[in-house]
Amino acid sequence: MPNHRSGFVAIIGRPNVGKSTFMNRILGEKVAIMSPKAQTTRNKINGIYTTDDAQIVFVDTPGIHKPQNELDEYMDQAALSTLNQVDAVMFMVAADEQPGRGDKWILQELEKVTKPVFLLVNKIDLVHPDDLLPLIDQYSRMRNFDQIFPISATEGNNVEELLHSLTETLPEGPQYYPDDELTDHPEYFVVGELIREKILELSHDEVPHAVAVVVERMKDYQGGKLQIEANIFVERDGQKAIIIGKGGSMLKQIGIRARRDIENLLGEKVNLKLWVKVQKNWRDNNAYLRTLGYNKKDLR
Ligand SMILES: Nc1nc2c(ncn2[C@@H]2O[C@H](COP(=O)(O)OP(=O)(O)OP(=O)(O)O)[C@@H](O)[C@H]2O)c(=O)[nH]1
Repeated sequence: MPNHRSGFVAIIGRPNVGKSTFMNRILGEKVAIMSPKAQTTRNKINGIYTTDDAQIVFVDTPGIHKPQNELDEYMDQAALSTLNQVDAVMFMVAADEQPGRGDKWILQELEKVTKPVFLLVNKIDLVHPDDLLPLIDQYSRMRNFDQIFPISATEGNNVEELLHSLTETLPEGPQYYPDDELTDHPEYFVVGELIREKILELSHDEVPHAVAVVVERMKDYQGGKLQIEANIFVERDGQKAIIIGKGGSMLKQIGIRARRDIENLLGEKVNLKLWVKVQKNWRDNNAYLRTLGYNKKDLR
């Protein structure tokens, strides 16, 4: 069996090129629009595409627009740093439009990106093939794209092939989010963040910010309490020992504090179960997750 792959992918492009339509197509009924109330980072998860052997987490990159003022410029810095921390960038353009100033500006920003950048030429159903090649040619001269896919988000042309290639470019990694429950529970992400926050608070920086929390289950009730199960991923046995603490004391404290916040967030009683797992080198495999911790303050 091939190894499981996973990663974070940014979709960028001018307004109206079809980014939302594309997301809806690949997520099908599993549209997982994430709009957590207490979002702790500015990186929004747009949707999560999960198969048996891969998981692609699509993220929004805020501030990809021309800076109008100092604050915008700051946001653009943040967006740009996000672009370098995802595993791949999808730059979407529309087949029925010529490259404009907006595209050029985005491409200029993309020059600093070292991760694979795909060109997605969307809406090919609107143009004659004879017109498509010259357009692709124009874009290819503007950047050496890792891959180019002419697609139609509404008709579905070439979308499967794109997902296949995209999966192959992603690093090996675990499934970060549960298969299908995400749609009904946008809180998964926030709950994970709350747990992570308590770990960092209580471990006094003995555990790197790269600790990842994955909420596995959050739907069953026992004795009127919502049962939440989450995995805490660390890289080394030593970190695991710190988080668990003497006789489990640290993990217990993390659980108590996190539960309090989660109950406030969800407005109901919760039973929280936590496991600590060692996953060697996952940080190297996924720079984006790392920034959920590292750059949180910078991005706020
Ligand atoms: N013919 C055709 N129309 C498309 C295709 N993809 C998107 N559209 C249409 O293009 C318009 C814009 O699509 P959106 O998905 O809203 O574009 P967007 O990039 O998400 O736009 P913003 O949210 O403004 O950034 C809609 O009317 C879509 O129906 C396509 O492949 N073919």
